[in-house]
Amino acid sequence: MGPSAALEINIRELTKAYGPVRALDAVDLDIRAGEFLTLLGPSGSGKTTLLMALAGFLRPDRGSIRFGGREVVRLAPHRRDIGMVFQNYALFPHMDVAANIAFPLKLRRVAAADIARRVEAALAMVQLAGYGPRRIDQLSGGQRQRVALARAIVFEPRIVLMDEPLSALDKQLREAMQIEIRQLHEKIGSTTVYVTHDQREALTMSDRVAVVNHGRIIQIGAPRDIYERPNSRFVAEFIGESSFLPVERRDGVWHHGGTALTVAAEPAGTGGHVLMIRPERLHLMQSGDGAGDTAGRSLNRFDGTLANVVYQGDTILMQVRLADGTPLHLRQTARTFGAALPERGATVRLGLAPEDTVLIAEDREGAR
Ligand SMILES: Nc1ncnc2c1ncn2[C@@H]1O[C@H](COP(=O)(O)OP(=O)(O)OP(=O)(O)O)[C@@H](O)[C@H]1O
Repeated sequence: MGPSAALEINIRELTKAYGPVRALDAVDLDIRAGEFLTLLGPSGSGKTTLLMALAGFLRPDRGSIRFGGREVVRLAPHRRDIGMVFQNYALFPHMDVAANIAFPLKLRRVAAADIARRVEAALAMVQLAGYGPRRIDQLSGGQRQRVALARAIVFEPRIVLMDEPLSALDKQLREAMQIEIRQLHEKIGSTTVYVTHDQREALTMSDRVAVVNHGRIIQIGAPRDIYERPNSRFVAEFIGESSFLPVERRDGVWHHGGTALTVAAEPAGTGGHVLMIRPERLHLMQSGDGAGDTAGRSLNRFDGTLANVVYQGDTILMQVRLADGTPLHLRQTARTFGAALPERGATVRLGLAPEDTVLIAEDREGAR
């Protein structure tokens, strides 16, 4: 299937309440044809509810869902032609691998000769060529998940929904499967909606990420936008590590305490702001350093004391306490330091480039 066959999804004012809980709170969302979109959010934020509404297993209280312009909100699940993969595999244990994958084709009354050919092609696509006669209980977790994927895509659905399909797998397999699913998506080109609460998984796999909380979409954007330009403290805290410094604007200049800051861009809106700092963006400056970094840029500087140094293999995490007591995290690749790590209690100076300053509204949007 080429991307041209994929369908756009348009969601308007989708609402579902369970008593006082708004699982979906008037959600508007447009998913492009052929896009890999991930719904990311904490437990109970409404991700599964939204996916179930797309699949047709859940009738919303109100709102509209269109697939390629066609209203489907009242359409039964089997008439939506969606491929689905859920976390607990739900393969048929009494059938072999080939029969599991053939199942959606039989439902659609595909001719037997075609079924055999398409099952083989789907198996090859998920790197399980030759596994057709195996029983499900003779497969590893990762292989079962691949069978579930093959079954979801064998009938060339124009929309694929996946709900935490990798959560039962160990870390290594999960990371390998993330790349595989992404590559499979590029081959088959269907519009894919993926649910996870794992932020790294979302950043790894997606064209765009929709951050969900309390039944609402807090921010939607490419992984890099979401990580580097979070629109709220909630998103900044949920994705990646960050420290927050209190700041105030005096005489047209942002300050942290007595220190004037050079910022790359003024934040939108008024009200209280904080300076968000990603730990890997901070430079540990040496005592002989001037005001700039190696590229000669002038850096914002912060002085403090090392409260803790944690060796974590690939990186070293340093917990710094600024003079006013504000904690700040700094992360550097371990090889930066050679044999000697900086010692706890040492006085340190940290540098932050203006383009790495992100001012975000203090209001805890979505965190209510
Ligand atoms: N059948 C139900 N009856 C009552 N409340 C429900 C029901 N299904 C979901 N909820 C509530 O709706 C909200 C959203 O649930 P949902 O399962 O969509 O969250 P989620 O983001 O998928 O969470 P998780 O990551 O834990 O799976 C939660 O507060 C949940 O308790």
